[in-house]
Amino acid sequence: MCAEKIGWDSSQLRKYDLHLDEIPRLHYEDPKVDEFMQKNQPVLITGSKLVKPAEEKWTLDYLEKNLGKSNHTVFVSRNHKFKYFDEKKIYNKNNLKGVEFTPPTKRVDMKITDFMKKLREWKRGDERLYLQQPLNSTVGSTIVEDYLKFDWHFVAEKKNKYHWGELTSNVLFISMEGNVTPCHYDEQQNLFAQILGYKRCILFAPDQFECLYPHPVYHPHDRQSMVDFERPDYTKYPKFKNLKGCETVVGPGDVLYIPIYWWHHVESLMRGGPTVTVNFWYKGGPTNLEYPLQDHQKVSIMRNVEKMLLEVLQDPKEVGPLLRTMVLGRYC
Ligand SMILES: CC[C@@H](CC(=O)C(=O)O)C(=O)O
Ligand SMILES: [Zn+2]
Repeated sequence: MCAEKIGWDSSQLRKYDLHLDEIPRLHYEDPKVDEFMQKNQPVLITGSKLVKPAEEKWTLDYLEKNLGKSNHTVFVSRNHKFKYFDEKKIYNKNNLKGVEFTPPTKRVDMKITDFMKKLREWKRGDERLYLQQPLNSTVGSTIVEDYLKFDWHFVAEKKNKYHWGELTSNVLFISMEGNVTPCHYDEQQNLFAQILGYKRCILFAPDQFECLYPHPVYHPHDRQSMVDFERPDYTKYPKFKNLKGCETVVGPGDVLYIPIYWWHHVESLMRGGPTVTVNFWYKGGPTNLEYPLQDHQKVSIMRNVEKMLLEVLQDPKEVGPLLRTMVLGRYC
């Protein structure tokens, strides 16, 4: 990646033992953008006006002044990682035995003024913060005005062309430099619009499932990889060494298409200052079953098998033995 003209350098990237190709960077008017999106493949789209009003105005001061007086969702971590967890699965009364879980981060409600103060006063060793707030009625009218001036024609054209479902949310992310969102997948199509600062996005196709060892579906870390990219345990996760992926660094005005079920690891560049992103999450839309099935459809099938087995077996410890009995010597 040639970086000199875009204000960052490779010393700001965390080091991993990964084989990564470059995600194609194409101007939004280039017809090849659609060739990638049609095939559910990632592409970095440059030059669009999707979030132009935000790109022009959303400095940290502007956001502090205009994000509104309500509380916003902020995650707090003792280190630079913000591994997502599903609170509902921790307290799931569906008598799932033995789910021992200590959340790696805390979710707190915080006023934007308190958040920004902590950001300004942060020093090495302090807890890190990551604001992750859906753009909804809690934000101030000025931000709403900017939001309404996003290029909704651009996203509507993509939604309709690829038969996506409804827009479920736009989440505003305000990250400290160096924060990492570890590798996970979402069950939504995602247009990831960068507004301030630079983020490295490392993506892996759904067929890399067996190299990324996701937590079981019942686990609060469902959809998240169990592998620590910084210290991979190759004994526990031997196929991690075969992992193949692609990456890009998104900067202000860039829009990264993260296809549904594609794994992604996201990091705000070290020493790059705070970053601001807005994503556009869309439901996947109708699935026409053509054979052979696509890899992301197989992931969805595996998820449903896990859910069904947990429903009937109740005890997560019984799922593995039953699957082994069913498969070993018979299907492999
Ligand atoms: C959840 C935070 C992450 C973005 C992401 O995972 C997504 O938009 O799906 C990031 O930017 O750190
Ligand atoms: Zn995600």
